[in-house]
Amino acid sequence: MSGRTTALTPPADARPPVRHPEAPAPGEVIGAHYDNCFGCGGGVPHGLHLEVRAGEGVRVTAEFRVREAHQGAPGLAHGGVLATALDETLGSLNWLTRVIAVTGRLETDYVLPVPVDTVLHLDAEVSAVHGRKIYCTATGRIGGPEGPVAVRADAVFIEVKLEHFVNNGRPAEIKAVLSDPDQLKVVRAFEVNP
Ligand SMILES: CCCCCCCCCCCC(=O)SCCNC(=O)CCNC(=O)[C@H](O)C(C)(C)COP(=O)(O)OP(=O)(O)OC[C@H]1O[C@@H](n2cnc3c(N)ncnc32)[C@H](O)[C@@H]1OP(=O)(O)O
Repeated sequence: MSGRTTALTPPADARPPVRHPEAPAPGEVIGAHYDNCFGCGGGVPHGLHLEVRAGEGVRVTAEFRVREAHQGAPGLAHGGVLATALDETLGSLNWLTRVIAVTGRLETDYVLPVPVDTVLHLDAEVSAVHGRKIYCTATGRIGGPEGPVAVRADAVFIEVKLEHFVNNGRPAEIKAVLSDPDQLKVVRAFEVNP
């Protein structure tokens, strides 16, 4: 038995992911999608401040330095924070497909404890797409991109329209985003490249 649930296994007729022709070039830093995002935003003092780079194909890499604010056990990263790092890295794959998708299911394996000050080297890729479902995986390694795996995740993201955020987000933040030219650039990247 593989240990993976059916919901995380692409069906037989799933197709390979397609990299959008205007995806950021391999090596290019993918900026924060929202300044107040706990995963990538620069405006959240105790956030993860994840820096994500586009990779080849439909793949991204990211680095996350575990800080004191991220502890669970003394001197060790909180498991929920590590899941957030995996989730955010997986969410950044949106920028390579130019499809907006949100986490539907995220299954995380914790393999090694991760001490404060560790730089976690994350790597995520889309494995398959079936309708609105995007199947993807991520790993976080300690010490370097080839270091030992500390955490890994399998996930299904579900494609949504921009209305998902407009209709469900708190009105004050939605209004602020829609009146911010930098944020609108992010939104338009998806609107003009459906
Ligand atoms: C401007 C840029 C900003 C871009 C901003 C990007 C931010 C990224 C941030 C990091 C990522 C996050 O944390 S995102 C935040 C955390 N996630 C969320 O808040 C999502 C909350 N959940 C929802 O809103 C909803 O449940 C959805 C949208 C996921 C699905 O609802 P729906 O749209 O009604 O879809 P539904 O018809 O039920 O299902 C469609 C298909 O998906 C499958 N499906 C649905 N849910 C699941 C699931 N949990 N696990 C597996 N599969 C699922 C169904 O079986 C179906 O397959 P079939 O029958 O077609 O085969």
